[in-house]
Amino acid sequence: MTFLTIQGIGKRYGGMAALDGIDLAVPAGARMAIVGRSGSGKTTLLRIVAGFETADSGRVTLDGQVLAEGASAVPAHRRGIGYVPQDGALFPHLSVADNIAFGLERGLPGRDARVLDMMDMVELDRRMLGRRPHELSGGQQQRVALARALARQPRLMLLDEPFSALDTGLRETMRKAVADLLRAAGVTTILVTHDQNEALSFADHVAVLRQGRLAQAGTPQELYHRPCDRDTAAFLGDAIVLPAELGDGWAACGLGRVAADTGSRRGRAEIMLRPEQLRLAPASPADPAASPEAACHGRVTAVEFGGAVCKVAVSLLNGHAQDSQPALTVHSSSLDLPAINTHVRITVSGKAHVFAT
Ligand SMILES: Nc1ncnc2c1ncn2[C@@H]1O[C@H](COP(=O)(O)OP(=O)(O)OP(=O)(O)O)[C@@H](O)[C@H]1O
Repeated sequence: MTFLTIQGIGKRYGGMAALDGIDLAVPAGARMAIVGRSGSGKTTLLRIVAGFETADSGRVTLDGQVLAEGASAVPAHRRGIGYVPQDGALFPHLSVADNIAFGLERGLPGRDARVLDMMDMVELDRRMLGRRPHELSGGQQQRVALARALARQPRLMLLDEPFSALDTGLRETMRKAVADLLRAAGVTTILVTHDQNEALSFADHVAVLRQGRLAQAGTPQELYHRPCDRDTAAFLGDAIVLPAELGDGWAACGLGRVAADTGSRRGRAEIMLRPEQLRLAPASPADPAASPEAACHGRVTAVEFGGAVCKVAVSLLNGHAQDSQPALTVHSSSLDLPAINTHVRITVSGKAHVFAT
């Protein structure tokens, strides 16, 4: 069931369209990530839903209640929406405890206990209760802001890059803790991020904004494996995009003939593979040419050590290579990284995705 509906939202600043005809449906209990490059309109959309910004056109409906349409709008504080902005926006003159309790009625039974629960949830040391925001690190301030929004038990939670000031380990722990907590509480959530890994791991729905327009929306799997175009593919991770000639269930490309989701399309098209679909094995230049079925030979031109996942650039050697084809990037474990100039055989697993246009 759709909980939040965004219909035809448009917003201009001067002559520039920050948002242009955005339609989005967020199911009840979903965790949606809105991703896009800097300036694509993510924060503006979140602020319109929260009620801090007025759209020029369109409608926002939450749980059947129209929150904004034309000039009429439910004020932000009456929307039952939690909002954690990029900078946390804590009240500087209030202690951590008072920041978290802000918005909870004075005299509410269990108010102090709720503050402590929230501190534990965001893994803040209870000894920080009396501190002011300027006595906290950026990451600690963000956690207080998160605790403050959660304490009010919102029906919709809007998170604008809430994990950006945290270091990698804490970021993952917090992301998982917040996702678990929101799931358990059944709170529908929208997370704005420009970190594709965060979007793909946190969310069950992802929407990609580009220059104020919705480029694509779907599950993380759909967007990662079946992006609508090259830009979306590249935004959600490394992508190998090759020109190809399509047949029935296959594509002839620089890597030979690979299985592909061709549907009824035939002829020339662009296909995409994710680097983890390619495998490298040592080979000798004297080996017979690879079969045209998804295998070919190449030479390693660069190796980038990256810890768990390393990147290996390979230039194709067999007759399939296109002149304009840059080196392919393949993911490899750090345990069997090939050396530069090594001759390798490349095999493809899974199907290539065919771009619609
Ligand atoms: N109050 C404002 N006045 C004028 N222009 C604005 C205002 N707020 C946002 N914009 C412009 O609208 C566009 C979208 O901004 P927005 O902050 O929504 O992008 P974003 O995707 O959240 O970017 P980032 O990832 O950098 O935070 C940008 O070009 C921005 O400069």
